[in-house]
Amino acid sequence: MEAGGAGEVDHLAGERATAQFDVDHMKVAWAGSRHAVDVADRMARLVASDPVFRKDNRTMLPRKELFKDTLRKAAHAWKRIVELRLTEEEANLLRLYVDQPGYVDLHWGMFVPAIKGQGTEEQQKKWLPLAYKFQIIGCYAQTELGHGSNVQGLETTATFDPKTDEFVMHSPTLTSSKWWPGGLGKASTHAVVYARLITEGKDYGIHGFIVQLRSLEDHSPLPGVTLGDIGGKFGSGAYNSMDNGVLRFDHVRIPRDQMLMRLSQVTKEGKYVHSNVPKQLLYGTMVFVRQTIVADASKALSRATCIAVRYSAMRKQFGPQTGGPETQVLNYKTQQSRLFPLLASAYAFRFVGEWLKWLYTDVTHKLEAKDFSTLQEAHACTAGLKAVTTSATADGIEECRKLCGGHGYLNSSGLPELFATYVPACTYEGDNVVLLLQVARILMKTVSQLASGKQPVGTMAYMGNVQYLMQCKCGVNTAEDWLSPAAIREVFEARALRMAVNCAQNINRAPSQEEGLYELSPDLLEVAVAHIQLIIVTKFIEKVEQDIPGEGVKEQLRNLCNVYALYLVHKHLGDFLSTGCMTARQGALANQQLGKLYAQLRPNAVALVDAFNYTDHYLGSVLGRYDGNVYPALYDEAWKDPLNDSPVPDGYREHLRPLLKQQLKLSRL
Ligand SMILES: CC(C)(COP(=O)(O)OP(=O)(O)OC[C@H]1O[C@@H](n2cnc3c(N)ncnc32)[C@H](O)[C@@H]1OP(=O)(O)O)[C@@H](O)C(=O)NCCC(=O)NCCSC(=O)CCCCCCCCCCCCCCC(=O)O
Ligand SMILES: Cc1cc2nc3c(=O)[nH]c(=O)nc-3n(C[C@H](O)[C@H](O)[C@H](O)COP(=O)(O)OP(=O)(O)OC[C@H]3O[C@@H](n4cnc5c(N)ncnc54)[C@H](O)[C@@H]3O)c2cc1C
Repeated sequence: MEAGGAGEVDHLAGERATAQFDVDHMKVAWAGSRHAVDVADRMARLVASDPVFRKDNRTMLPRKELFKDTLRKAAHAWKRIVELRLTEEEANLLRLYVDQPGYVDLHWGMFVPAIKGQGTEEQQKKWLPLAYKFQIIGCYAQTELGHGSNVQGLETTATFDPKTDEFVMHSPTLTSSKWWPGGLGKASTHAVVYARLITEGKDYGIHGFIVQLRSLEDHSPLPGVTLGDIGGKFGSGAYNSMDNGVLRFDHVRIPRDQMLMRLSQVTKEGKYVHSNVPKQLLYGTMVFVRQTIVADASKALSRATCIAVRYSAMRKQFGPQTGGPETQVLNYKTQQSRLFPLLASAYAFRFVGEWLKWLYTDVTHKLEAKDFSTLQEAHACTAGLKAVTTSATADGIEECRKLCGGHGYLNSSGLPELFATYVPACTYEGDNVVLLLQVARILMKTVSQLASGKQPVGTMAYMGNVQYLMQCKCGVNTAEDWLSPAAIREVFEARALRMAVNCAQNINRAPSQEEGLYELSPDLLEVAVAHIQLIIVTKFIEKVEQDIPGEGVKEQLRNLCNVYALYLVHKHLGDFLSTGCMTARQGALANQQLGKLYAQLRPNAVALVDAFNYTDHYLGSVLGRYDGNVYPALYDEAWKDPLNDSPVPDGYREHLRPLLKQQLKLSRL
């Protein structure tokens, strides 16, 4: 836990003393409210103090033991949730701090939302209470061996049989085997299965069905159902706690009322009826989950930066030529220029995640009132932000590992496992490239409609300012001018719009729209990234413009916001220059200002990661310890490795001894 207990020494106390802001209030700004800080704190401590939730040995467990440990933790967490009568908010946080991927993530994260979003009221009344009490365990079975990104290409069939009023679920080919769903392999009793609906001889495309997979008596697969785990995954510990699974159906029958019928129905006679709603609502669960993944990006990146900042503050290498104490590696400008943009990104993703949650809630209310006008905006924002934040977070965690030097490569640093667990977020819930291409297509459509005078709305409203943004010139003359939110916003808007318009013009020159989209897809990706970065920067600026209590808190957030924006200017300078949004000199001034901002951030760095309020248990890193007492912890940790159980290793007699004896004989010749 945190420092301050009897006998504990805070090795980072000096760092904490230089903070120029009220850390307690920053915790509130980060968490969203005082209430959110208090609940999170209580749940984190509850988990950290419970021996069942220990995870320091996780990377050393063989897969079967790791999976059993996951089952044990999930069951224990549920027991605590029931015993303590935790609220939904508390229960979610408790699960977060248990920090071990498992079937419960998919049960609560996808199975329940799929039924809520696509089930009729009657279906919700039947299935949700069972799911809420864990009388059934569910997963989300969409992806197949042959198709994941292309949802319309799925092959599993659900053929309606009016004679028995049932659907027949079938996997006609090997490639139609469901492949990847988390929780499917060993834990789930039920799944929401996506399959092609066939009735009256006609294929109506992909629909969702609730299917029981395992017996509720003895957990064995039901007749006609083949089930298993798909095998070990990247990294030790990490994602191997999850039973990602394979599923095949051999003509398995389910009652008609297990088709999720909110959006479309099949009557007893086999007639297909589609409600008067956009068919994309079928993708609603994915939109919901993408939104939660953006919020999770800030959690993962803040963990990694917390570890790297604290360790960099205690780690010393080299010293001044004149002698004297060695330098904290955090004082090296190179360390700051690699680490501080990641710290700023963690805050940026936190606030854009908060905004995205608001947008999702707003869109949901509109959909309930049969207003579908914001569906495209919700799709573009969730898909694009999911792609940009997860890619940056995965890269950022790996950078933090390198920032911790050799010790970052040890499992006990927590960073290898964090990376291995996090990196599939770039793939699941939509491959990031596929999602960015979705955003780019919407941007191209918006550009093509500008000529007709159609005003873009929401996050694309800036595109309506086309006359100005296509020719404006950045007014920055000094490094300080880059501190103006208006100047930053304008160059990001101009860059995004000009890239989109250039790309649209190039597509129009192609023999066909389809060919143009295909040939220019690498450029389209960059167009989408520029647009999404604009959203993140804008939402950060808007956050800083709000009333934020606490001494110095607003100033620090403004600093972080400027770091995030100017770092992007520096990183993507090619875009800004080639679109003529700014000059090379202005680019150099941005970089100069960035250096100054890093210097201002330096004395606050440790306090800024303290504001995440993570326990040592949740961080799971000897390098990121709150007290900074890293070396004894690293030393102790090494001795816990099973390889150190005996001074002479297993295998010595068979493989080392004969070798050494042979060398001895040879040397005596
Ligand atoms: C969008 C697609 C790529 C393509 O869709 P289509 O084939 O329909 O074609 P179009 O591109 O032409 O689109 C038509 C039309 O629809 C619009 N559209 C598309 N999508 C949406 C949408 N979502 N909402 C609204 N509108 C949409 C599009 O703009 C077009 O409009 P116009 O006609 O006007 O132009 C689609 O195929 C697709 O989405 N593919 C991606 C597939 C995917 O995402 N699969 C996810 C599978 S589930 C999964 O991966 C689970 C991951 C688990 C995440 C859990 C997180 C919580 C817990 C975290 C920790 C534990 C993690 C555990 C994970 C585990 O192990 O499982
Ligand atoms: C850890 C993990 C957990 C998962 N959990 C679940 C789950 O619970 N339920 C579930 O249903 N699924 C799950 N999945 C599956 C996941 O949703 C898919 O893997 C994901 O949607 C990507 O699809 P794919 O594997 O078919 O990749 P592919 O589409 O085969 O991607 C391969 C490559 O092709 C590229 N590519 C594909 N299409 C295009 C295109 N149109 N244009 C340009 N490039 C393209 C991609 O960018 C990528 O580089 C999980 C996956 C993982 C890794």
